[in-house]
Amino acid sequence: MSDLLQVRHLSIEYASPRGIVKAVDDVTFSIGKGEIFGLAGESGCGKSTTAFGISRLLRHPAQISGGSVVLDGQELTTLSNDEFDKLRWSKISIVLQSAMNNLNPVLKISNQLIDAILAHDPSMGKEARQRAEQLMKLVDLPVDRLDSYPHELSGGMRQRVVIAMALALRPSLVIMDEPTTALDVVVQNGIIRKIVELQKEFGFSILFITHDLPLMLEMCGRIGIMYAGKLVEVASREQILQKPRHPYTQGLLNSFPSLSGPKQRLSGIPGHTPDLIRPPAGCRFCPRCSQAIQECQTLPPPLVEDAGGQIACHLYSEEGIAREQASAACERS
Ligand SMILES: Nc1ncnc2c1ncn2[C@@H]1O[C@H](COP(=O)(O)OP(=O)(O)OP(=O)(O)O)[C@@H](O)[C@H]1O
Repeated sequence: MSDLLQVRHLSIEYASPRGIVKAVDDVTFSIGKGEIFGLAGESGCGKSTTAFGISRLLRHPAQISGGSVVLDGQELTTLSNDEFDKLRWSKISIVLQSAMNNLNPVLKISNQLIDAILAHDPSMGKEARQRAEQLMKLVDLPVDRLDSYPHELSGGMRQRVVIAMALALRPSLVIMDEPTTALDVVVQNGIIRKIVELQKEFGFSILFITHDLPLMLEMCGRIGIMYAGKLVEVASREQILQKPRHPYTQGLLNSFPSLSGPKQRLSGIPGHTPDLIRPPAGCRFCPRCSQAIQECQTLPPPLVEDAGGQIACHLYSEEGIAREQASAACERS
């Protein structure tokens, strides 16, 4: 699968009265064409900031302090706002948690969909209304709801409108940041099924962000796990389910009940996420890690690529593996 999106060494900071918040620190990952890639991690680990950085939605006091974002061969971080606006909706679109953040409350749905279509293709004229009707059908909404205002629709219907808008210009990448979190479970299931169906039909890539790890494991082919602004592991769904490597990934999985298999006590992760203004000198997860070794306290582990994906943990460095083997041999003798 060839890459659609390449995020390389992306760093994003917020200036705050207490100091610089290193919200996203040297994050590297890629998303293939037609792939659903998930970004998971505890609240505050930098998932939304990463998504906003990619889609040029960061607002003051946030700024990209380093790295690059390449979409379909084009560097995004150096584009002017006007140049980026030409790509918005047509190449990259975003669905946020609350539909009200995507929709204008004083405009009818028809105007919002038609405006989005005409902004990129003014030549469509009256055909834009037909296109808006097709989009409503695509997300299983009655066409007459085009003439409603956002507040006249249920939360689930509004989120379907936002998905229709996001797909209006057939973008190659759709970022979904907690697209169903505000909805009840039944409505959430319907919308997730629709997203997967549309993705299969049109083949766009998705960067899917959620707190809900079980949902992510159902939807995404590959998953990146973030901790305190760092990407600590990237692996396939199967690998994460069967052999999670990073101690944080293991802890995260143990924090959710499994729907299948025997009942297990949830262990969770003791302690708190670190202050991102003064993060720990070594591995940011070290103070909470039951498997930490000496280097973890002083050396930040680099994110390295290997057969299992990407991992940032001293336990998986060549020295770490050799040391583990040596101490196991010592214990045996
Ligand atoms: N305007 C701001 N000023 C200072 N720090 C901020 C600001 N917005 C976010 N942050 C910090 O940046 C870090 C990353 O936040 P972000 O919202 O990206 O995390 P997240 O993983 O998406 O969290 P959640 O799952 O709760 O949405 C957090 O520590 C947060 O406190």
